[in-house]
Amino acid sequence: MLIGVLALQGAFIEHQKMLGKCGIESVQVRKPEQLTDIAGLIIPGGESTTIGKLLNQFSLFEPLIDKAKNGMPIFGTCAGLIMLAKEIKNSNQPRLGLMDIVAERNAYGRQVDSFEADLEIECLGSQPLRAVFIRAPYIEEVNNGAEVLAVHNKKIVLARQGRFLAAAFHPELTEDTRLHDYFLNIVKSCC
Ligand SMILES: NC(=O)CC[C@H](N)C(=O)O
Repeated sequence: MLIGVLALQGAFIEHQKMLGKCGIESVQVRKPEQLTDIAGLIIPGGESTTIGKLLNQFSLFEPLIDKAKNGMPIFGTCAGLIMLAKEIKNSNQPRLGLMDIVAERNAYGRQVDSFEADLEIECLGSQPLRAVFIRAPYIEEVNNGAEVLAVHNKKIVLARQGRFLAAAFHPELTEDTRLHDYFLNIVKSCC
């Protein structure tokens, strides 16, 4: 099973390392034809307006949406969450719009307001997950088929809609592979 990591900007190397720890082969995705061979895709954190611009420049926008609509699972972290959202508060920036969630960018303030927190995530077991939030968004609202998987200080920070998973934090920056494994199980169930 080959997993793609969108490698236009942001923390893609760290996701690849994490996938390696999970025993999974990965490829950096920069070209539409690279979407053919992958079973799932991770969209890393970074800067969502930049990622949106680069998706256009690299002619990846439409092929990616097509592939996702045809069944490819996607895991978006931080800026990747914003890319997955149908609605982004106070912004008309380009997005994939695959999840019925409303994202609020930079919701915790500026870069200096980055923080770590222990999250209770039922689907990962009883041990809390250490989460790193860097200029993070949160999910203001989930609609229709989207479900909330984790909340921090009353704000939604992890959500799933079928094969799409969105985290407001950076799961690739700790040693804990459980959330990547959770995504890989979604991919396996779609293969
Ligand atoms: N760490 C991140 O991915 C930050 C996201 C960034 N603040 C944005 O709005 O796109």
